[in-house]
Amino acid sequence: MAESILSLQEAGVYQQDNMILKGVDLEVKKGSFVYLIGKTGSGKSSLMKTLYADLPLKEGEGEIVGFNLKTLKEKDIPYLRRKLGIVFQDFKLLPDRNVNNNLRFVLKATGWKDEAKMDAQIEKVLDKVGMKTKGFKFPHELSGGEQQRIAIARALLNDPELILADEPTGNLDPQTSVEVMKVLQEINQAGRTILMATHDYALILKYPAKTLKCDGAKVFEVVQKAV
Ligand SMILES: Nc1ncnc2c1ncn2[C@@H]1O[C@H](COP(=O)(O)OP(=O)(O)OP(=O)(O)O)[C@@H](O)[C@H]1O
Repeated sequence: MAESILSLQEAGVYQQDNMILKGVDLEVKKGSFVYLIGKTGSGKSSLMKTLYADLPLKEGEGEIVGFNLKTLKEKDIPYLRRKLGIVFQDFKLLPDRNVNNNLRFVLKATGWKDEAKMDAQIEKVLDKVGMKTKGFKFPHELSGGEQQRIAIARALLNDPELILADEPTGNLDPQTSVEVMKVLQEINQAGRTILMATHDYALILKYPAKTLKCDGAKVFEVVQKAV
């Protein structure tokens, strides 16, 4: 049986003192692709934030890529984040520098020093998302789908074991969403684990996978109906 890469037991998710989700039990196995669905405001982003330690785990137990979320210290957060690839709905590329320098900025911030190794890694991740020729473009010169591919490339820079994608297709049209989804599927098939929050039921039907739902302050697995 595959090893677990993420597990929560009886976890509480809080925004300040407000309880958003309670009694969360979930497990994500290494190499799997898992969706997180739920209405606006149901707590998907808050759960994701708890997983990358933007919100503290105040209640219950949690382990992610070998880190204990309950006992995690502030100083350990950068090390946890290096083992995660995080992708957001709004890309979050730095507008004042080109793609190569967006990626170089992250490498430097995470301790890379050798210029040749950085160049090679940048080329490798851009190639993975089909954007090898776009390194000299500035974010505003790229379409939304292209910007999201770059954001995915950025998430791959430190060879993360687990990718947390929070509505990565939320700002994209249906066709571009499918293209970005294909990139995520390829990354998953190459062995990385992906947890993706989404509103996009068309994508779930097209690419079925284990699906967790946030509803009524709880998280539970839903069984997809065959169509
Ligand atoms: N920074 C914050 N401070 C206080 N409350 C917050 C904060 N961010 C979100 N919330 C509250 O937490 C609840 C869950 O929000 P969250 O963003 O996790 O939902 P979501 O399922 O990701 O929604 P969406 O699909 O719209 O992104 C909402 O009631 C929201 O008002």
